[in-house]
Amino acid sequence: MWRRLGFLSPAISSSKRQNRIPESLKLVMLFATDAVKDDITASRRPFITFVLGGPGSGKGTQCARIASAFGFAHLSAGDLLREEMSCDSKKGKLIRDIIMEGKIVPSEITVHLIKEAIMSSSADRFLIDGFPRSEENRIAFETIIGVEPNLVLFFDCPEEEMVKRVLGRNQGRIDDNIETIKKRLKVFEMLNLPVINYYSAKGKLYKINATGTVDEIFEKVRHLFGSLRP
Ligand SMILES: Nc1ncnc2c1ncn2[C@@H]1O[C@H](COP(=O)(O)OP(=O)(O)OP(=O)(O)O)[C@@H](O)[C@H]1O
Ligand SMILES: O=c1ccn([C@@H]2O[C@H](COP(=O)(O)O)[C@@H](O)[C@H]2O)c(=O)[nH]1
Ligand SMILES: [Mg+2]
Repeated sequence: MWRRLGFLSPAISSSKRQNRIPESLKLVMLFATDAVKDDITASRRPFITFVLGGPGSGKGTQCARIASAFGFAHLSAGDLLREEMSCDSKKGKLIRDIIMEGKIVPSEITVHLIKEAIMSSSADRFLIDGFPRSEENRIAFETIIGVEPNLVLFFDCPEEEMVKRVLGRNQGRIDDNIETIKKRLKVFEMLNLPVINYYSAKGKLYKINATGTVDEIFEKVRHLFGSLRP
């Protein structure tokens, strides 16, 4: 029924390089003391699902369905960054430039936004859509927030289909153009597949074939969430 993902084809041989933590992030992690982690975990231990997949694989579409059917709060890392990007600030401009290039925003920025969103919500279960994008993101989340995901979903979709979907999305996103899509696909393979492999090895990954209609895919997702304990 649910195929646990075996090791994916050797993602990228240089993935080890991506584990290097920048000095600025090391400092943030150093100060991620238990007191800070307790912000989130002292009074509750939310159920966290990371939702991964390439650009246009249908993460956002399926998250909206899961959220309404199973009472999850849906936090899209991309949406949080786009909201921050719209601020006329140095940080906003930095995020805009990175998104335009299809690259990954520094972990401390994204983890901070996710942390704020979790803390300001009263939900006890979260879908974190489109994060972590890299091993560095993953390590930063686990260190700063102090929890690991309970479950990781991976929407597996052929590149050709993803490109078709993104180009047809028509939501005015600055990165929905063929040049940026090509870069996002490369970044997905280079940096995101190692994260997927990591959670697969930990037995937390559920791979879903993301071809077919939205309803067909949601049937598979519904089956998984329906089998989880509340
Ligand atoms: N199963 C599907 N079949 C056809 N179109 C789909 C399907 N699922 C989603 N779409 C459409 O494809 C586009 C991309 O979907 P969505 O925004 O959910 O992807 P995403 O994984 O969140 O992408 P991104 O990483 O770029 O945010 C949207 O226009 C959506 O309506
Ligand atoms: O954790 C994240 C999530 C997103 N980004 C940047 O945003 C764009 C768009 O993200 P979507 O999930 O497709 O909405 C992505 O290409 C990255 O540039 C990020 O840096 N970190
Ligand atoms: Mg999305």
